[in-house]
Amino acid sequence: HKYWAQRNVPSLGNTSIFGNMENPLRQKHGLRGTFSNAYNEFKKRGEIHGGLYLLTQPVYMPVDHHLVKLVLSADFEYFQGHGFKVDEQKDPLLAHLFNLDGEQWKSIRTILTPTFTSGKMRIMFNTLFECTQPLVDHISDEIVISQALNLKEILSCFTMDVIVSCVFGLQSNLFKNPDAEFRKYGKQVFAGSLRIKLYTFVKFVLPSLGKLIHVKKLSAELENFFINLIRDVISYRKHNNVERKDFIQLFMELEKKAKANGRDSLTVQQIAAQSFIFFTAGFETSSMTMTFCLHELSFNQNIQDKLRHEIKSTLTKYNGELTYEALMSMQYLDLVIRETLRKYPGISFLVRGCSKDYNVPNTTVTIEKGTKVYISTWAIHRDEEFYPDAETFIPERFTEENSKKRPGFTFLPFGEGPRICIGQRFGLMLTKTGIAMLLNRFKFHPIPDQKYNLDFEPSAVNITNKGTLKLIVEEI
Ligand code: HEM
Repeated sequence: HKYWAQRNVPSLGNTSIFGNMENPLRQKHGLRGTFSNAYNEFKKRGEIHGGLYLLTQPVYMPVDHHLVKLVLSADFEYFQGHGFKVDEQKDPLLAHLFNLDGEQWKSIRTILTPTFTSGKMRIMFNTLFECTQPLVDHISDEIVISQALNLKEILSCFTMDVIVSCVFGLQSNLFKNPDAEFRKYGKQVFAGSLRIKLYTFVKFVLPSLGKLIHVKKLSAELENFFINLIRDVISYRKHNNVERKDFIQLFMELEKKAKANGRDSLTVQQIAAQSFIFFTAGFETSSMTMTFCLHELSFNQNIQDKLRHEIKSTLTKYNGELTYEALMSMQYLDLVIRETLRKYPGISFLVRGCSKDYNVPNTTVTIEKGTKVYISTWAIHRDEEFYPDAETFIPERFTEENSKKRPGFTFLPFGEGPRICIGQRFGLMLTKTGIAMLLNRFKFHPIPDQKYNLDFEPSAVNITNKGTLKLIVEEI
């Protein structure tokens, strides 16, 4: 715990045997709290950056937004990757975009980028939209029995239906078939099982242990399920000349183009790995964004009414139909979703691995190759300098005029720079569609005793509240 002092980098006092972390066995705020406290402390002291310790691992934190910009964008060549190593042979499904580095990352990112253009999103919109009817029907049926509904659970079923349909080209129909295999495997990845907790701990906190023992994140059963599924879907479509507006179709078109140009295309295993990250990166982030949005709207009835007014008047303009164009024209909806992502960024921090020694400009500090760099999205989004009255939900913060008043790199729900979330357009389209369809049909209120300030799962990297999230739902 002398590493940073020896390098003239400000650090925090009070290090314990856990470094600056809470006791991992009794944590209340997890890494979200660790990074957010560090940011607030460095900022209070007027520091542009600081160093902290995860157990004994020294990690670096830029605080000043100019430095954040250098790390994420301008000096990207020093901070290209997320700093995770994967062994493709041992963990085939983990060799996906998020985990890849260097040339391998660049080549897959270049191949995948054309699948997320606004033109491709427009094509996929109908496939997504088909999943909204079961959602609305389910809620209509359920409120006859009880008006207090667990929206967190309902929106997770909806999001999984959308992702399974748009990414894997299948219908999971979780409202009718709650025990579908996707749900079972989804729970293995997201539900904070011991395996996932251990994996997360080793990846973020004890990477040196990860070099000695191989901690497997995914069970062999889950790996086989996803790889065989992709193989079967592709083979079925090829043999039966089936075309569908989804990512599998886009992957198959990429393969055709690559063959025509004599280039290598993605293997089935590579497609399965990319589909798997779309599933994991897109699922909880999108479903929790909708859940938190409804939570805020239920406590802010004036904002809910204003948004509903925009949705209904837009639908009238488009003959009662929610089209891609109608959705994209809803400006207030855009502000509401952005404000939701400010207060509840899907992931509370960004991570980069330093790939070669980096001299922090205008200082004598060198960040050594191999050092992990953490940026606290959570704390930046609650920094009163950029977001006065930060705990209050104010969508107008994101009007064009108000956004221009803030410096760049202070709104980071999707990350920034070349490694910005590739699925951003899809995630926004999905969350906006869900919210628009729900507000058009239902009113939402908090259940009695519901606290406005939520408690969050400490061990999760994604932001998710503890337990359920129930709201009173009333059909209009
Ligand atoms: C509201 C929804 C979403 C949020 C808040 C979100 C957030 C993020 C964040 C913070 C990152 C890390 C960026 C960085 O390191 O700078 C990321 C990366 C990524 N996201 Fe998303 N995401 C969302 C939806 C999606 C969806 C729907 C997909 C896929 C269909 C997706 C696929 C990915 C992938 C593949 C990466 C890794 C990109 C790379 O390293 O090149 N995300 N996302």
